[in-house]
Amino acid sequence: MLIDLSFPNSILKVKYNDKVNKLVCDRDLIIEEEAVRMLSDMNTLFRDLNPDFEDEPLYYMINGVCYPEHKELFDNYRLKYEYTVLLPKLIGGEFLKAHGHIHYAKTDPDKSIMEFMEVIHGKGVFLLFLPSNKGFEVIIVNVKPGDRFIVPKEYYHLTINTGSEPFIFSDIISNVSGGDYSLLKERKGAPVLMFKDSKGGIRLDWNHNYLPIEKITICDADSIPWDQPFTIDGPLYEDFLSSPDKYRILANPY
Ligand SMILES: O=P(O)(O)OC[C@H]1O[C@H](O)[C@H](O)[C@@H](O)[C@@H]1O
Repeated sequence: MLIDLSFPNSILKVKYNDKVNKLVCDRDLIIEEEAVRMLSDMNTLFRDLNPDFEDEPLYYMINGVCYPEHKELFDNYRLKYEYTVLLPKLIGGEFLKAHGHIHYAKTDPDKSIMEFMEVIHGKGVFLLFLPSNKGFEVIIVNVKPGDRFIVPKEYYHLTINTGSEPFIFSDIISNVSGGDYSLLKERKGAPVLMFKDSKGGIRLDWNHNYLPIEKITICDADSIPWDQPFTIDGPLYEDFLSSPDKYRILANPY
């Protein structure tokens, strides 16, 4: 199937071929990095996975995407545009998810980075969490295509595909952003695990490696409970092209 990754007013016209898991574009397109996360990269994060599982791809990361004529602008702002494609699968009954991480700045590890997210296709959630004074606080954002928001530096974050099609999102992030995966590795995932229940719905299980979980908030992108340095209405790639200065805040570790 060819999935259109463009919005009606997009300049960037790109499709995703989910048979070969590759971007398709009818003109020259820069792609700086393509990576795939395999089940064997994160099998310990799926609680009920059969120990003698067969390895398989979980999601694809396509980073540094732009038309050649926009490369200089992205480089001048020290930013990059990326796609992430999570396949529609259950792993040990759990909805397929990204590993999850928290950012740090490679140029200044004591500081961190925010990331601008844009949901493009499919059904899924962003799961964010952070330590609180009595344990951990969890925020589950139910998202739909066209939702756009910033993930602040304080939050560990990951995405989960709860649908039957690839869950695809884009982001703009600093070129010097690094990901710290250690807490999720040590504690075998996020504080909340998301399973498909017997009626085809979603069941949330606590990850006992995090207890106590002080608070859990479930919301949609229009009611996220953290401050946004700025918001946008149109496609992310094009908004950056038309007003790049407001994106400086994403390039500067804070
Ligand atoms: O880095 P992971 O935890 O495996 O997550 C996979 C992807 O989702 C993150 O939120 C970022 O948007 C992507 O740059 C990243 O590659």
